[in-house]
Amino acid sequence: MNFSNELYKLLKVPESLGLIHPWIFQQSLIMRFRFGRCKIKKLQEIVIEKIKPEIEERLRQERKFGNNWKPPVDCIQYLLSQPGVDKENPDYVWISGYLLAITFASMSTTVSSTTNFLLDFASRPEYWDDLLEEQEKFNPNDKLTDLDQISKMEKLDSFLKEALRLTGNVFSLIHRVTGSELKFSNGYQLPRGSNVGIYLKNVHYDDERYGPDPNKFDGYRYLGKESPTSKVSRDFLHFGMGRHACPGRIFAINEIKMLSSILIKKYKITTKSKKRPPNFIISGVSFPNPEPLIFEKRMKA
Ligand code: HEM
Repeated sequence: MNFSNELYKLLKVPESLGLIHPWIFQQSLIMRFRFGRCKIKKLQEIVIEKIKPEIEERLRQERKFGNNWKPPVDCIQYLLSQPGVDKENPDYVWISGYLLAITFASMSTTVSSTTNFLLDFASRPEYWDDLLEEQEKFNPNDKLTDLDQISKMEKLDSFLKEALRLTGNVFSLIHRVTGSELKFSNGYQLPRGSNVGIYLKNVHYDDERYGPDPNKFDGYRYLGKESPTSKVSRDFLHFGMGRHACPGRIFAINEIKMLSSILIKKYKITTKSKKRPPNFIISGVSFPNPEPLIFEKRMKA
């Protein structure tokens, strides 16, 4: 999380600079990374210090046992098996950078999605009894080892998807998509090599898709519609779409549902203000409001 926090600090460059020229915005970000007071390099050094002995040991084992060595199945091993990796002299900066990027992609997203879910749940008492009843049915002893049980929590899933729809990023999914110059029917042009992002609000708050009142929170919007949170579609881009859609989403959703189910059963959860505090938007990225959540232990009946 320290890494994610540091990365988000870098984003605090005024977007208006991009209106003067995208290059100025890009350079301001790079300058902060290179010369600003940012701890990312320090964190990367810590990661290298931790992984170096582990990698050295693995390479030693590989040299000693050859094909008889059974390597662990994990991200470090995946990176070591990439073509071009120099096993005599591994590039620790590259490996640690990759691991940090995966950590960033998987942890900060899951934490903020869970917080958004909890803030929505805590401020909407009209759903409490019904969702608690569902958790008691499918999670009777808090031992959620069966993924089938989790997939049966359809109300929880629908509520989670609605929370993510209304609190996700405003602008995201930036890809360099234009292999050649692109001309739209309305005359707009994109030069070759442009970075293109999607204004997600146009999708997630679209009244043709979510009308007549797309801003309204409807926790059971997706119930019975065969539209689970894990399903990527043109209507729901929280996990992206297409070739680069998030490969970790099913894991993340199960994780969020597991945790939420246990918390809903154990605690009465409220926000301090009893309202849904709004998220903060910085450079198009949505951050949950830091207002405290209050957990009161439920008395056993
Ligand atoms: C609620 C949690 C998560 C959210 C909201 C989320 C969201 C996203 C989004 C929006 C993308 C970009 C898709 C695109 O560029 O079109 C993405 C990509 C990715 N995510 Fe996640 N993610 C989550 C959890 C995870 C987890 C737990 C992992 C790994 C265990 C993970 C691994 C990745 C990877 C490796 C990519 C890059 C895929 C590619 O470029 O082909 N994510 N994620």
